[in-house]
Amino acid sequence: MTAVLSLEATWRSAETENMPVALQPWLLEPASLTARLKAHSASFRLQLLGETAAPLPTFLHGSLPHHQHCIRREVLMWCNDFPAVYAQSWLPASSISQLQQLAALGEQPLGEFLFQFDDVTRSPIELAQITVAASSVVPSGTHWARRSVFTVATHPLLVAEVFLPGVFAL
Ligand SMILES: C=C(O[C@@H]1C=C(C(=O)O)C=C[C@H]1O)C(=O)O
Repeated sequence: MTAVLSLEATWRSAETENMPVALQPWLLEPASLTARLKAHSASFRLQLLGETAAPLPTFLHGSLPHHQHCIRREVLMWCNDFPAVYAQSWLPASSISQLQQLAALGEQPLGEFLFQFDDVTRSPIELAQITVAASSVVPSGTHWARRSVFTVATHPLLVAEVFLPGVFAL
């Protein structure tokens, strides 16, 4: 099964990007994005699109070196019944074997799991623009996205998030 979206794009350090002002607090949020989305909406729903064993794509080898065997988790976060964020996470098999709850998140947000650890660290945020075709389950158009690698103790995982038009209404 292929991913709902390919996030192969030109990723750049967040400092050098000229992002839309309205999106800055979303793209640069250092704490839980799930918590921020919930705080800004009357209703929040996480839709699990898929959790599939998949080899790490070549363009991500630099972000998660030596972690080719992964689970790809894809979710759509709905705020006030509009899709606000699509997230695609790459969970290395070795991280799952150490953090077993990662394999059983289902519709529980990954952010709620990650931010409960005192020893979670995060790499600098990178940004890109992603074009989504009309046939996708995600609203079509060109959307801003961010990605970073979280590390819990010594176990890394990569989270990428695409900000959809619904986020501008929050
Ligand atoms: C990393 C976070 O987790 C969010 C929840 C996700 C999920 O459940 O798969 C994925 C990415 C994030 O948008 C966060 O809340 O900051």
